Amino acid sequence: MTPSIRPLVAGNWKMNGLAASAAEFRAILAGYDASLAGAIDLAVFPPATLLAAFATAAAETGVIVGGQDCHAAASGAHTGDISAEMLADAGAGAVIVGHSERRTDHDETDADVCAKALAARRAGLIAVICIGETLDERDRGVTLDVVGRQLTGSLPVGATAANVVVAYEPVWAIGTGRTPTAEDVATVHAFIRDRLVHRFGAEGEVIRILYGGSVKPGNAAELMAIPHVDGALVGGASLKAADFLGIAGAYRSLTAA
Ligand SMILES: O=C[C@H](O)COP(=O)(O)O
Repeated sequence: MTPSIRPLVAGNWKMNGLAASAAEFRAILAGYDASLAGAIDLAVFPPATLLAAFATAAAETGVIVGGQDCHAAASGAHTGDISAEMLADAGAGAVIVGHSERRTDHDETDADVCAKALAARRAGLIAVICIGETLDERDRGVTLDVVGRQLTGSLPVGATAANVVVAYEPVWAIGTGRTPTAEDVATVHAFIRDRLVHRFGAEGEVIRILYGGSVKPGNAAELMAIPHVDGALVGGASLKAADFLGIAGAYRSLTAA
């Protein structure tokens, strides 16, 4: 973690969740209120079908509800897409852009991701911008090249800690139960911090850098202890309130230490 940065633990529900999942979300809200509010920030990114209901439930709790993607345009003939303005109108405070599943499934480029991050800013949303290398890229020893290229291409000019969060997610660690070593995470996060400071100056010192990829209650404390790991982007473990709150609790404990 970075001592001066308030951690953010974010749950990406991906294409999971029905109306009945509201009970699980309410348990997350109750857990945050009981022991986490004031120490860390918490965000949940449900599927678009649940966004408005979750945002209503989260009103006044401090928990951020966000979208999982947005179109770069504010409106128009783009069947099936959702604009950042629509997300904000539904109560979102943030949006994930450039998740590796979007980059792979929808051929999104760094330029696409950058345009979406700008759209998020236009709509007053925090953009959680995802970057990370594939297993092949890792094995070829080009992780930092890939991450550096994605950072340059995906982050918009004028990024600040208020409008951008970077999420480093090694693609091979997502949903696999595998995580990089603490040394590997430290190397990549330090590299990202250097690049952020080089490009954005003092603001780059305080832009949050999350780690994502098989974060669980059992490994959260070790990950959080790594310099420049300012929180987590959690997939599978965010679907269960107990697991998600367990991860957030590990971050809260370190903050209190
Ligand atoms: O957005 C979240 C990540 O893709 C991590 O997913 P995971 O925690 O299921 O590995």
